[in-house]
Amino acid sequence: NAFIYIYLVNSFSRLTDVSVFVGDLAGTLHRVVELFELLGFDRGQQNSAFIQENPESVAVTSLMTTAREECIYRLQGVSYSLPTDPNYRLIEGLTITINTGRNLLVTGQSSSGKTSLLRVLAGFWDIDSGMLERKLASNRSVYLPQKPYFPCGKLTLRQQIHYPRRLLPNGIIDHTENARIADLLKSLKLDDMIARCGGLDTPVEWDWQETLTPGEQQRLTIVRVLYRKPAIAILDEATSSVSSDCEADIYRLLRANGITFVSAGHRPSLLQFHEIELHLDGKTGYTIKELASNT
Ligand SMILES: Nc1ncnc2c1ncn2[C@@H]1O[C@H](COP(=O)(O)OP(=O)(O)OP(=O)(O)O)[C@@H](O)[C@H]1O
Repeated sequence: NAFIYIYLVNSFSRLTDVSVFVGDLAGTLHRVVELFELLGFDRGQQNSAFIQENPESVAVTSLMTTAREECIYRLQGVSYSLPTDPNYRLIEGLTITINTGRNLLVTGQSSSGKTSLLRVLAGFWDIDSGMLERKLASNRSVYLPQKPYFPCGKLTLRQQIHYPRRLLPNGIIDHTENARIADLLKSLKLDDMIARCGGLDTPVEWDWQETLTPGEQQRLTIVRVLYRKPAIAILDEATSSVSSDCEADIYRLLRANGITFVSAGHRPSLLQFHEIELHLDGKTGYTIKELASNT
């Protein structure tokens, strides 16, 4: 009997060890999937509709553009369908220009296609017809999905903030960034995170996704964006779980850091933080409205 118990204890220990490896593997797998999505997008460019990535070009012809604004996205007569069902048309003939500092809010009923549009802008989904021009390199945009993702596998707070960029466990750490990270966490009332995580560089034992509240997760993903400072942030209901005060802080910080944003959401309070509203009617149609932004 003693032998069986020892054998069982040994087997359970091995199972625990394996679970850590599986956690690591999940994080890596997620990155591989993102790579495939990107490659799939590049393949799609060669057929179907005309998608142009032109990071160098800053030529702007939109009437709404001022001297300081640069065009980030230009869509002309864009139509697209569900990737899984070409007969399920989501948008028909969408024409819109997104310039720096002219932040766009995508609204519409549930299932009207808000998330789908953000996926098209991010380059995850192809278009069927029309022209979609991206005038910035893909590494200058950040996409925050509806449900924040935190890779598991004993990662440190610094690694989570750097995600999806990879910081190797034994890689060189830039400690000159510590103060900046601490400031960003403080600006979103997450300063206690450093103590909770045992510092910026201590591998964390607990599961981020299960331990942090939805609001904490959303604020931490915004810290990622502010840390990375992309030209544009694509935010899919990225503030749905935070208070209205915190939501205002988030949009103020994005603006202060010169990050243009395209958001999708339901809350009427979002209108005040954006310059343009694109309303999807859920039947492939849309309306565009200039908003009186007071931020
Ligand atoms: N990956 C997918 N595969 C198949 N169908 C999808 C996929 N993603 C979205 N859809 C379908 O496309 C339609 C539009 O979905 P989408 O998520 O874009 O709407 P939404 O306006 O963002 O909705 P919500 O406000 O509820 O998040 C829905 O009918 C949805 O079921």
